[in-house]
Amino acid sequence: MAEAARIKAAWDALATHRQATAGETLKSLFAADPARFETFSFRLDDLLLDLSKTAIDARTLELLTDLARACEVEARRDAMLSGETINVTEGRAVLHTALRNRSGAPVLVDGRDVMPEVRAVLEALAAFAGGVRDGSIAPARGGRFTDVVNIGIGGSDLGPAMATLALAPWHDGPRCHFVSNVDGAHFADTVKRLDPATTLFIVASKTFTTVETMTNAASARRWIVEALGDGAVAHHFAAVSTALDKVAAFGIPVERAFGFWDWVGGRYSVWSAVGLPVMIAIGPEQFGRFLDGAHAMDRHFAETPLESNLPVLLGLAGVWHRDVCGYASRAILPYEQRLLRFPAYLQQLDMESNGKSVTLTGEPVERPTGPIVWGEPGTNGQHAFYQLIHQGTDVVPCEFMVGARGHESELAHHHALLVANCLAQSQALMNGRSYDEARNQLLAMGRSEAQAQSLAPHRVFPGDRPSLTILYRTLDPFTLGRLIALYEHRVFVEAAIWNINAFDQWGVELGKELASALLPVVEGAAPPADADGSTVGLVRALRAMA
Ligand SMILES: O=P(O)(O)OC[C@H]1O[C@](O)(CO)[C@@H](O)[C@@H]1O
Repeated sequence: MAEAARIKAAWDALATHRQATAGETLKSLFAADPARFETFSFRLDDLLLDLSKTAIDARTLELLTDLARACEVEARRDAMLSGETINVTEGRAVLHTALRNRSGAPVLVDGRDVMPEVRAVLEALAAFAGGVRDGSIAPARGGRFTDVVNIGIGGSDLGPAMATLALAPWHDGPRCHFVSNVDGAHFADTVKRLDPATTLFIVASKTFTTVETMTNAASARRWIVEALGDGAVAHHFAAVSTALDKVAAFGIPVERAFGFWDWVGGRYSVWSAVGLPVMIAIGPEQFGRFLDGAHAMDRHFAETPLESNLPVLLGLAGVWHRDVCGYASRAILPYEQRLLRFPAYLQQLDMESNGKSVTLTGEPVERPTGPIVWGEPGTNGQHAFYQLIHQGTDVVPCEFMVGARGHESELAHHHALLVANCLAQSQALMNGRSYDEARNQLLAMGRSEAQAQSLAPHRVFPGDRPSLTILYRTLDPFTLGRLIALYEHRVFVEAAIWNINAFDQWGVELGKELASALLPVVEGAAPPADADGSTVGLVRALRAMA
């Protein structure tokens, strides 16, 4: 069968199967197969992905893997891992996996092994991070750095900010802070608690042109110069970028500038020099464990058959929910307070990668692509937006994650409550509560029949709402590495099935261009003659209020 016809046949078969199984519910699937958990939960060592509370059955999985094969997911994966130019709109290879390649094997880009450079940067980072941590790299006026402020945005912020928080129990280096927003409040509120004499800034920007980062970096330089004089800049700044010439022009010495490469996408860059704040926080050795975890997931992704390949299965569940069931969003719900920024991190990873409307060859896509990704840690989310998840009119597939062990052994009861809440939520989503159950409960509470009948509809939970659960032993650097890589490859699998480029981000450009055109207008210049009435009206109103 020709490729397009085979892909269409795979989609059609999925749609037909969905229709044929419309009468089934999660409860009926479990009733028919009490061993469903064993069949539909998949493991990589102590990492477990449970798909049993989705409507996916054995036939669905067969059809989804047929679709993946028709879309050549394996060949596309191999092309990425072997350094082919798969980011076609930017003419680049995609090799974040090389940054955590711990195998010693070469990785070729245009016939050249990139691993020696990767290792050299990693060593330079370790020497610098080690020096900041042990005080041998010192502030201009002596002493030790007590605080590190990372200035970056998007991929140059979210990865290290998320990971530093996630790995708080391993944090034994200087305090780390993150300034991303161009809103001066972010910079001002951060530095007002800091002493310039003991503060190190890391300016992280792949391009070293991003206006937010350059504006914050200029303010940071002023803050240092005003307190410590011009000569302090060389001591109080480091940089991470692919544009080392621009770093030098900013005044940061070459030995404090850490490079990476155009084959590392911003949102895939936490493994590169962009991870420097994480390394300063937890030390080079633990950072190595973080890379080890991601490498373990890379190997699993590269070597495991589709049927038991965790990122593939997570991707297929995503495609099932998005395209076959028609659900427009997915909620990321870590029952792990230290994964507070994980949903935000995944928003960029997923939505900047797969929020696309044209295929790799520029034709309009035929079916929905990346869903809206959102979330918050449990249990906080339960007291905020879970109402809609349980009783709203939209179905939101939920992705729960929780560790078997908390770090605070003296607070074991808290952890037990956390786990119980996580499990209760997916159970409630699946089982729901019928009208009769609600009514009987009200009667048992002593309400009259009339009251029970009028209140029961408000207490009905439709149930049969899908969720998946990811379990791990404990959130350590190795597991965080595995978790992030799991989601990176999931995004890749979905993009391969949708035949879109997950590695460009043209959708962020137009707003940037218009903002630079509007800056002079905001600052007092006349609006251009062709400016729209709303924007002109808003500028006028802002000026009147200022
Ligand atoms: O690291 P840079 O070049 O400053 O870019 C920051 C971010 O801006 C974007 O290009 C667009 O928002 C992201 O992809 C990127 O992570």
